[in-house]
Amino acid sequence: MLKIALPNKGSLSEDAVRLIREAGYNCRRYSRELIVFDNANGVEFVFLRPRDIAIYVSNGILDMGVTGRDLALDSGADVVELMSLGFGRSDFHYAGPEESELDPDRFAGMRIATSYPRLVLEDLERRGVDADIIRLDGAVEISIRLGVADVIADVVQTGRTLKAAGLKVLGQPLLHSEAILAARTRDIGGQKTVHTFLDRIRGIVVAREYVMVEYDIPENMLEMACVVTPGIESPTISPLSKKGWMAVKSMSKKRDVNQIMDSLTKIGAKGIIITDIRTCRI
Ligand SMILES: Nc1ncnc2c1ncn2[C@@H]1O[C@H](COP(=O)(O)OP(=O)(O)OP(=O)(O)O)[C@@H](O)[C@H]1O
Ligand SMILES: O=P(O)(O)OC[C@H]1O[C@H](OP(=O)(O)OP(=O)(O)O)[C@H](O)[C@@H]1O
Ligand SMILES: [Mg+2]
Repeated sequence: MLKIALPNKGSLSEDAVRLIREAGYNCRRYSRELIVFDNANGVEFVFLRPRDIAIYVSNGILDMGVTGRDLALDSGADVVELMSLGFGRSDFHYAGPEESELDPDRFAGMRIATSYPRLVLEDLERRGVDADIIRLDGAVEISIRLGVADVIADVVQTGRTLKAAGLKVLGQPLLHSEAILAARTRDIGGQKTVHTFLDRIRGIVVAREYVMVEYDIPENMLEMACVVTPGIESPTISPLSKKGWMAVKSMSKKRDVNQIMDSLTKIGAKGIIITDIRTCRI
């Protein structure tokens, strides 16, 4: 059986379970079960602390796991990123009091509180800065006000927690993080269940980035329309019963969809319809 680790709690947990379910696997947990078997698909899901997942995967105890890029790097475990999963996006930043003019290159001798000591140590080594790292489990933002640290290094998403604590980011992000699918090596074997799992997950992750764009266009504008919506391979084109008009169907990046609609409208497209894609194989 394929053994897959999923976060048992925290920011990544709900989205990870949603992804796996959308991919057609049964990982429903009743109460606080740590292991859930999906016998029909030959997969065993093991629910672990997200911070520990890369360690189990690197030891070969589990085949793959969903964790955060930041957590995997901080664990020091030897794993590779098979896929980024598009949720749990955050930046890892140094931060200090709003009024401070501190620069990470001049942190020497300071106390830096963080839940990610290895990430910070590696960054300080790169900068050639010798500082004290204070390892805390969470609520790191409060540590400066409580007098435990001079600066912090923590996950920043909206920046609301920093602002509420009267802090601001210092310097550039150390890391852009998101949820990833981690494995011991890129070549994780020829088992059919592995390939099916990867294809299904990729199908959902890619589908979430795209929309289906459909519209009608005068025949003489078709060439221009195909430049606006080139699709993945090429757009599907079919004639309308109304003479001189064509229908076009094409996958497009979700983030571009409003610009695409503006451009299509400008060249005379009618009946533009955008729909979500649930899953795909491309
Ligand atoms: N507010 C956030 N937005 C997006 N991702 C986040 C956020 N906070 C943490 N993460 C990401 O979640 C992962 C950390 O998960 P973990 O469960 O250890 O901590 P947590 O989400 O802070 O949960 P808890 O604090 O309840 O233990 C990391 O990959 C981190 O980048
Ligand atoms: O930029 P924001 O949108 O405010 O999000 C970032 C905050 O979210 C996480 O904290 P969490 O709520 O998990 O608490 P914790 O510090 O105890 O881990 C993270 O550790 C930051 O503190
Ligand atoms: Mg947290």
